[in-house]
Amino acid sequence: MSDVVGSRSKLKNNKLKLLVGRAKSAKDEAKSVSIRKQEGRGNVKEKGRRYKTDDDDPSHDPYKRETRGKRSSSLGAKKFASDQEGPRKEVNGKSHFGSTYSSQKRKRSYSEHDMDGRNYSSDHSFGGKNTKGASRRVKTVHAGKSQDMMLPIRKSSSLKRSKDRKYDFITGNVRVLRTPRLVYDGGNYKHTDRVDDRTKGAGFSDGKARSKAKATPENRKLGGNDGTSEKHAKHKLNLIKFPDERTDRRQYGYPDDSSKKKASRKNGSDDASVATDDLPRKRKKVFRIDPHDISNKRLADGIWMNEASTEKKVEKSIEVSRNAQFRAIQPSPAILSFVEDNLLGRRRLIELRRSGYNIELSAPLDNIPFSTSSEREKLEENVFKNKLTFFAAAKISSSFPAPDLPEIAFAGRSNVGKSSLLNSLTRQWGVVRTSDKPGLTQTINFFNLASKLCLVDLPGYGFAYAKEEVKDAWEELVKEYVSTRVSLKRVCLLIDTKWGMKPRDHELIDLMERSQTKYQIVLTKTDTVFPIDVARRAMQIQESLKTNKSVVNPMMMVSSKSGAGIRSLRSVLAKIVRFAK
Ligand SMILES: Nc1nc2c(ncn2[C@@H]2O[C@H](COP(=O)(O)OP(=O)(O)OP(=O)(O)O)[C@@H](O)[C@H]2O)c(=O)[nH]1
Ligand SMILES: [Mg+2]
Repeated sequence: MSDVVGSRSKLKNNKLKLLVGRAKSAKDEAKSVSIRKQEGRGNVKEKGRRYKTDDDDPSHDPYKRETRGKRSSSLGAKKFASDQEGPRKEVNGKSHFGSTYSSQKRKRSYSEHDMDGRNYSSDHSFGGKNTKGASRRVKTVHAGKSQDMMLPIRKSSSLKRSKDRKYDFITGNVRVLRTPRLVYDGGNYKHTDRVDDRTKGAGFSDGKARSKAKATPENRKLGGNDGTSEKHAKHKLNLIKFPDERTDRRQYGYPDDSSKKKASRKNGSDDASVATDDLPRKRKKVFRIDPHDISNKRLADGIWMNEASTEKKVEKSIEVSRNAQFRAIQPSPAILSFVEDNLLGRRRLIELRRSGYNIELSAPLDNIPFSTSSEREKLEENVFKNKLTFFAAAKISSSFPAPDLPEIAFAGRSNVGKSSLLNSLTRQWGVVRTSDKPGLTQTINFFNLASKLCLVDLPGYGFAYAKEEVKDAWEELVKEYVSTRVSLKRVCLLIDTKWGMKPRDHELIDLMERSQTKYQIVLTKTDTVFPIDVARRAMQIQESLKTNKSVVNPMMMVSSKSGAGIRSLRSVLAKIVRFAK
């Protein structure tokens, strides 16, 4: 570290000599030529200030500089670069431009070869007008030894460029973090074999030339050389080590670097920033794109999208057709009048109040303001005024209680409202546990009603928050109970008015048909749909069960929440008790 700092300070103290000479434009070139013409006549005074230092003696150092160009900060040393700015200096001496900032006491020297290899001032040597490939001579002192080296410089001295180089102050070498260029070759990108003067000639740590330059006719023309690129590379390397032998980039047949770069950018290739030392070269991933495809979509995505969208469309069309079919149902006048009489369907509370119901009570429509029932019916319904008591639960058929009482079972899908209906029938809220989570009732629960009737709450089937094997066990138990229980007088098969019948419902119906178990359809949650839809659902189910023999009519429609249709259901079930005696 101290070596590095020491080196830097020494560089500041005029120990660094840059070989920078550039003709940025034709104007510069012309000026250079005019200067060369006057070489024999002595000094040429240029417009602008002259800066002179104690080192500004051509005899002292043959390299002078011309400071018209932009900054060059290839080494990342801004101070060095700043020296290159300023007005043109007086040209003195035979073949030199000479100027330095006396204030900074720093000396730079510029020199160049002409196309014939002659040495003349101003560094047109590397690239001529294009100075991106130019080099500069740097004199450093390291470990007491003076060492000169050729460093590449650029026209643009941006930091971006300087990032590509790393100057090792200890070894005196320059590492260029730049990879060989990728060239598109009939579908594939390949690394070119070109010699990058900045990488080859800049003194790598291993000191070896890495690749060979191709001697193109253009190169030969430019360089006026025999075109053996290996030789050039070696020569370049030697220039770094032995800086007295200065050279011209074009002289050795290297094509213009910047123009190559521009061309490669146009072709779409890009440089990968890999140190060219010992690291393996990375290959860029190449995506082949159909030039005629302007959709900007990947093929796989398109297929996936298409499949998904078609599936969705089919599902949607089926759903639409189902809904359309449902809307097309024309309920019979009998069903419509039943719905209206029992205030089934979604109703406004204000409407219920106007009808004489107390909406402050739970299930207000079961709170009869004036009874239209006959005395006999009232007595029969009274059975549901008795206390409901739980007396048995069965997970397996062997746990069933003795079939002493007539039984009415409530079956249906999970969450359809079975347990709630038991509560609303007896108006004893909370005796049977309910939940908005499907699958709460997991055993067959037996409830006694005044030792006259047994109400049975069955576990639901279909979707439930339970393991599949557990649900399968419930279903088997229900099927067994429904098909074999001798005391079972009626199964109330509950169907959600909103969703209608599902395949599992049909399965149970088929079973009951086979076992000749009497069942009655009860539409639940009628308060969730419009009255007309209640009637449509009733009509739809009635139609589908037209040919069934064990089904008991009429179909019941209830709402445990509003209490609508509960009284009618009570009347129907009370008759079972009566006839069972
Ligand atoms: N809106 C409305 N909700 C109801 C009605 N009946 C029941 N519910 C609600 O439906 C949900 C399920 O009721 P449950 O009586 O537990 O249904 P279940 O059929 O016994 O369900 P499982 O025991 O899981 O098979 C509860 O949140 C009830 O509040 C009704 O008539 N209308
Ligand atoms: Mg339940």
